[in-house]
Amino acid sequence: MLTVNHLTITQGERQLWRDFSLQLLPGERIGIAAPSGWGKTTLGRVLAGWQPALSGDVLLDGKALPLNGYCPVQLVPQHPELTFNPYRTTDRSLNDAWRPDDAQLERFAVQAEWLNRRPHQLSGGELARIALLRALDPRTRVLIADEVTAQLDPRIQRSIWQELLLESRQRPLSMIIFSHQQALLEQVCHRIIRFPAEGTE
Ligand SMILES: Nc1ncnc2c1ncn2[C@@H]1O[C@H](COP(=O)(O)OP(=O)(O)OP(=O)(O)O)[C@@H](O)[C@H]1O
Repeated sequence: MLTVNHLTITQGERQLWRDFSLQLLPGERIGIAAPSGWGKTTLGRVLAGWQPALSGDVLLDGKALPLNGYCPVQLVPQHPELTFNPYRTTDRSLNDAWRPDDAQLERFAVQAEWLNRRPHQLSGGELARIALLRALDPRTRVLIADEVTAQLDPRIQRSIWQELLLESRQRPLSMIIFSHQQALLEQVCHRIIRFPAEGTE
C-alpha cells in the first residue's frame, strides 16, 4: 500500500500542496483532476522520489522509498523527451530498467525498429509508448501516469488503456492518473480527486 502523509510541496516561493494525504491500495487507480499549473506534475515528481517535499512522507508498505536502486514508484512524465538521453538509442534507456519481450512490445504498440533510434528520431506519441513500457518494469508497484496517452490518437489510446488496466488487475499495479480528460478518468479510475475541492473556489 502507498501511503502519502501530510505532504507540503513548494516550488520556489509558491506553495503548491499543503498537508496532502492519500492511501492507495494494491491495484487501486486514483485519478487526480486539477487545472493547468495546479501542481500535478510536481506532485508526481515528489511521489516518485524525483524531488523532495518540504514536509510529509511517502511510504510503500510502511517504508520510505529506496534512495538507491530501482524505485517501485514510477512516474511516466507528460514530456518523456525530457527524460531520455538524447545521445543514446531508446533501447539502451529502456533496458536500463528491464527487457520487455516482443509480445510486450506489441501490447503497448511499440515497434522494435523504434528502439534503434535516438529520441529526436521518434514522434512524441512513439516516445510516450516507450516511456510507458520502460516504467512497466516488473518491479514497479505504483505507476504515476501524467497525461501519458494525451499524445496518442483515440484508437491507440483505447488499446493502451486496455493493456494498462489488465496489468493493473493482474499484478496488481496501483496507479495515480493525472489527466484533463474527464471521460478517461471516469472510465479507468476507482475514484477521482478533484481540485479545487468543491465549494472552495
Ligand atoms: N522547476 C520549476 N521552477 C519553478 N516553478 C516551477 C517549476 N516546475 C513547475 N513550476 C511551476 O509550478 C506550478 C505547477 O506546475 P506543474 O507542472 O506541477 O502543474 P500541472 O498541474 O502539472 O500543470 P499542467 O496541467 O499544465 O501540466 C506551475 O505554476 C509551474 O509554472
